[in-house]
Amino acid sequence: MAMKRKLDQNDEPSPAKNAKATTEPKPESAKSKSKSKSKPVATEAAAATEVAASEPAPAKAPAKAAPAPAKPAATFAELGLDPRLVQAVAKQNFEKPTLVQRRAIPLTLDGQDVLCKAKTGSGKTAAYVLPLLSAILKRKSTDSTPFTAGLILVPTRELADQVFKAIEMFSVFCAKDIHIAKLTENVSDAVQRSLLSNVPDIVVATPARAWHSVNSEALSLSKLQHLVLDEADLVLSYGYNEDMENISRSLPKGVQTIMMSATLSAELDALKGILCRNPTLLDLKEDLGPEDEKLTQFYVKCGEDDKWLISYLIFKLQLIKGSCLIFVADIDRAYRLKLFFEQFAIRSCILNSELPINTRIKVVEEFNRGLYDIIIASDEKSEVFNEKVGDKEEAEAAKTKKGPKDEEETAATETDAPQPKKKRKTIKRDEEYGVSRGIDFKNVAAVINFDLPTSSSSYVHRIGRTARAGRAGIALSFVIPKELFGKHKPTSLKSAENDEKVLAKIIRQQAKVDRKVEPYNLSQKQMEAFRYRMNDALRAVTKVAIREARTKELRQELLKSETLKRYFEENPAELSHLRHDGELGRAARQQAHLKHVPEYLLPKEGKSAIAAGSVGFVPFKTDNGRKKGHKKGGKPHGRGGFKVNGKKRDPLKTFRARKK
Ligand SMILES: Nc1ncnc2c1ncn2[C@@H]1O[C@H](COP(=O)(O)OP(=O)(O)OP(=O)(O)O)[C@@H](O)[C@H]1O
Repeated sequence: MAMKRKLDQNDEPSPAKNAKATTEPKPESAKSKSKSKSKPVATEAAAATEVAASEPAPAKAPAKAAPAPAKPAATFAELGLDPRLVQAVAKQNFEKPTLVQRRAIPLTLDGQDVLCKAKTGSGKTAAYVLPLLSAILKRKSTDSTPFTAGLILVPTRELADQVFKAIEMFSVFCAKDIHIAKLTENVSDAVQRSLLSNVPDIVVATPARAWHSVNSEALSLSKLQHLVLDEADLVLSYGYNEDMENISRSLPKGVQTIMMSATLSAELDALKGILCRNPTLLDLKEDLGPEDEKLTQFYVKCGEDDKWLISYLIFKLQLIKGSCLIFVADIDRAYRLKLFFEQFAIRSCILNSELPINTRIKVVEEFNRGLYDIIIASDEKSEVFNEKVGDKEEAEAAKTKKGPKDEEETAATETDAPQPKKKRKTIKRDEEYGVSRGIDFKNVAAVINFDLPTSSSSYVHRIGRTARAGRAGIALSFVIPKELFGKHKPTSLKSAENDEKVLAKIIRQQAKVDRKVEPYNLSQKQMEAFRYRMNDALRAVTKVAIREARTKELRQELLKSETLKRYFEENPAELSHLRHDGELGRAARQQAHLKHVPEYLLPKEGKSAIAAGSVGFVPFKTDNGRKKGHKKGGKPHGRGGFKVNGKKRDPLKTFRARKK
């Protein structure tokens, strides 16, 4: 990317910086440079390491590493935030600031440019939203001139929605003083203009939407004070170049820039000098002992068809308990897995770029409310991202995988009929879709890489959907050994040819942060008894069935999101029934006998004999500390049922499902 906007040291300091210098107490970081060995928060047991980037920022100002504060703030109140924000944080039951919040908030309040790398789920959103709000509130207390002071750029619409909600949440006690706008919908210029006409203090947008608004003069950045790039490496990479270039040219001098990500790439190093003045680098590593590590990572080396067998066993025998997020390589594969699961009465729902944005957001919300247990997500965004920024080897692997012909071939069984190709092309994918980046799935017990991603950074973001905010979680990845690649044509996936190389990278990268990725041993012998059932189910899920399921769901969702939107807003339970009712099941041949596991198939020692290790059980707790599916002092009621009109309902077992 060749962005032209360069700031030199003569740039005026941002207003936030001025304000800081005059009225706020000096942040802890500035008071002392000596390192403390104290561990302020027991759960975090955190120690920060600051690493200066190899490249200096342009124009004489070298990038600087942030000194570790001698006495880090232990509470939100000590961070110097507006009291109304501290109150809002307390309302969220955030007891203490996380490491990234303790380190980034004082720097941001001080008006500094910050480049921050902190692990997934560590609370980066609050780390930039809170000081941003605080600075705006402070300025508005003396100067009420309306202008857009903050622009938050995110790579996907899902993330924009999430950040927007986070700002609403944190500004709950100062809502009348803070106006926010989210620019992600494909709305007409007129609607957009009216959205921006009351001059929001903060705009959350994808780069494309932000530039569109600036270009059409609906949004003015002439007085902008703070620019935030969440998932900065992605925002500054593929697909956004032109928009970012244009936006950077529209920025006034002295804008404070905050960049956040769990993975900072070489691109970011190069670009930080263009958007930042003299950035402070925060490379934060939660220094946990092995006993504190809440994420357990496993891989299974297996044949191509074994993935399906093991997944069937894991979910049918509930070897992993709690909510799961399954990542697959593409949309067809997601529907294939869903239909395969339906053969065994295992309910799941789908997330992909074809679904309308409202549906996607709703799926995440419902999952977070515990309405269902399994999401199958096609991680298209990160795959494309890898093509652009990954190393050559990875890029090639991803490209090979993307070939439409291969996609066709791998998604079909030998019994499939020829397919009309026209329809496929008419389905529009959302370029601004993404689930592995930044989305705050709550209480995910396990992330399963059904298809291994093609890069280690994509792996980091995917597994980062579990073990968030100090919770426990497991990540399980299927890896196809080279010698088994291409041996089961119907389920073969091109990118899997490089699985072992990618795994080696992942293991190396995780070792750098003191994490292990260990083999997950399954008893091959015990699994064999289930193989014929797996094959039966796989055969039923033909290419025709996949295609039908895909278009059917799309049609349904479009119908819901447009005509019936208001009705379903008033009757959310009905929507959930419709969506997760196994309606796709009609697409594939149904085989009633597969829905149950006969006793004789199970090993004498019980289902635990299949999973050799102790990985099988992931205790899963809800926010209030109770195990999911357990009433307080009562009996468990299965898969997380919920109450509708006083009656317990399981969204995954509705009248339609029972009819089968
Ligand atoms: N101080 C805190 N105390 C308790 N929970 C917190 C705190 N800060 C953030 N959280 C919660 O932690 C979760 C993860 O936060 P957030 O989404 O900001 O992480 P992130 O670092 O941006 O992750 P990612 O890299 O995946 O984008 C959220 O559910 C958030 O509400």
